[in-house]
Amino acid sequence: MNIGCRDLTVTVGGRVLVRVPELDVAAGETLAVLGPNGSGKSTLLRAIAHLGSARRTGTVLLDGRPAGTTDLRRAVAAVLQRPVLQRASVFDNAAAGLRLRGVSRAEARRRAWPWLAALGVEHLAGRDARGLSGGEAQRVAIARALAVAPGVLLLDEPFTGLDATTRADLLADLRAALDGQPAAVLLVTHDREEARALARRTALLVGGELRQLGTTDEVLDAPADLECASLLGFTTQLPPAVTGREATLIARPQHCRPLAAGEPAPAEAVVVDGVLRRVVPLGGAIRLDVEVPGASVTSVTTVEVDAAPGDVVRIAINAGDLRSANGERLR
Ligand SMILES: Nc1ncnc2c1ncn2[C@@H]1O[C@H](COP(=O)(O)OP(=O)(O)OP(=O)(O)O)[C@@H](O)[C@H]1O
Repeated sequence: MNIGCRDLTVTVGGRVLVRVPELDVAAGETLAVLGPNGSGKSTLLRAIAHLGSARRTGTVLLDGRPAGTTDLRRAVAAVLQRPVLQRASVFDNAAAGLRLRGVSRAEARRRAWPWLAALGVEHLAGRDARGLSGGEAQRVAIARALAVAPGVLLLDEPFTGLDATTRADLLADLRAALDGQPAAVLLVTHDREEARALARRTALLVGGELRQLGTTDEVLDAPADLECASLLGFTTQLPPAVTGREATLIARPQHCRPLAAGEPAPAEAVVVDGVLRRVVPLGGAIRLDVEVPGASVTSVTTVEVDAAPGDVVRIAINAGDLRSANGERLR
């Protein structure tokens, strides 16, 4: 099933929280809605599902036709940041979405079982769901959502609060579970790596507005303007006055490498001189904040740095790791 919206706005107390002229997710596609905290991601997701009490205008489309709340209840399954599970066994929780849709208990359990297995929690089937860890509970919530074979699956920051290993495992299992699914999937996340791992296309939401929409690689690697660039992790921004180039150049911190004393500038690299202001050990890497008048320069490096705050350092960025800004447009 395809889902989309046209001229969708959400307003609370006269303040527009989200304004999206057009957004479509095809059957079998995962679209990430990426944005910083408070950019309106959850509000957009809820508005698309007709959830919540905020004032909405505009149209939600299912398979190209305007959909009402009842159509959306039937078509949509959602997994929210903190899973809400019933006081019942894991098995019955996984079957709960099907039960709500009128499926008998035995049939609901039969259909839910493969999803408990796919999410790696079948061994917990007999347990009381309220005693589960956060990661286990999230797996059960995802199994519950997938068991109904939804036309549309909404995932709102499903990895929130999970430790790094649990998150990586769940990410891989979710990826496998979604492969070949006919559902249109909308994934809300503030994490670029989650978007890269799960979504072929990404929409960047800033201040309730869609600022970029394209393949995930395009959006993450070619920001539309300097504000998007900052939000997407291009923390080094070098205006023409600093480099002598025509456009502002941007780079990610891991591509900004401090040169050792006397080390020649690599061919085709842009090199800037600045005063080292701060050195922050990150455990395995070091972050360097470098003051270059009129520019911002941050380096995250694994090479040994023998400079101290106050020293002049030279930062090299390979040409292939730079993006350029023509006015506000980057390419
Ligand atoms: N019911 C509401 N009443 C008033 N303001 C609201 C309401 N719901 C959301 N907001 C505001 O709308 C903005 C967007 O909130 P939303 O939760 O959609 O952002 P988000 O991008 O999902 O953020 P996060 O990543 O922190 O979860 C925030 O400024 C929030 O305070």
